[in-house]
Amino acid sequence: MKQVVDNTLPESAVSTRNISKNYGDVEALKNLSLEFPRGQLTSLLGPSGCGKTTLLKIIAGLLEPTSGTVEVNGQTVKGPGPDRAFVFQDFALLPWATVLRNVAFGLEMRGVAKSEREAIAEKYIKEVGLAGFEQSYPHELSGGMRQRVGLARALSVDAEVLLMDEPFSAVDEQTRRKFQEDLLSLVQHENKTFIFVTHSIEEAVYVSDQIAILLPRPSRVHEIIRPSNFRSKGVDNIRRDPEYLDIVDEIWASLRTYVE
Ligand SMILES: Nc1ncnc2c1ncn2[C@@H]1O[C@H](COP(=O)(O)OP(=O)(O)OP(=O)(O)O)[C@@H](O)[C@H]1O
Repeated sequence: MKQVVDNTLPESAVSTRNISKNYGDVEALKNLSLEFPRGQLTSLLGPSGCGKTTLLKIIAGLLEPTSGTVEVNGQTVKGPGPDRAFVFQDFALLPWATVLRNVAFGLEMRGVAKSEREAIAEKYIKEVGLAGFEQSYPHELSGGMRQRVGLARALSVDAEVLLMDEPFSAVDEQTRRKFQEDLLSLVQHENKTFIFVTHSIEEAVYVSDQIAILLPRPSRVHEIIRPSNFRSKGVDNIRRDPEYLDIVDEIWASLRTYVE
């Protein structure tokens, strides 16, 4: 495994230590150790079936590892907790509830008073670009807008760690690009730790401070890449930056043999 040691890295918000996960005879993850720097976005990238979703669910506390531990701020994870919010692939929105109620739902579950939770929800509805749709219902929104409702819900509960499982996979290319830009700005302004699963090499390189390349059967960390130069050059310049293009090529070279 190639790993660049960087002494300027922030401390880890999340650490996975020697995580293994078996489903019966299937060894989905084997001795997987990773550090997720605080306030940064780490992507988990790898071929289908390499255990990305499994790892995310273990970090969320929704799934128990067969062995190994997850620590969030030095505390061992024993189940789901308020420090982590999961943004699901298909957002579980309440079809009978307005955008406002949907976004406030996580806070409602935590017993936060109505006026307080609605004020918080309104702030994040604006932040994800849905101002004006507070009283709309999910069926009145496009797929992309529904994704934003799910994101606003996750942001509202103010979890320190946001876990995102292919959040942009179901939207069209233009919407996806807009989301990616918005995500970069969220990472910059929210000071949260994002753990992001994607199939897309370009997407991972575009949005990530750190990319963990996983290889399958059983899944292990092949390489950790930390793009350094193009992040500060502005969203419009990233895709033509030589470092961006080199990293995309390098990752494809690692993954191409695993694509059936
Ligand atoms: N509940 C389960 N029971 C049995 N096997 C499972 C279960 N969930 C996942 N697996 C297997 O574990 C491996 C890892 O699955 P996982 O969904 O974590 O991979 P992934 O990288 O997220 O895949 P994809 O990119 O296709 O979403 C796969 O071989 C999968 O078939």
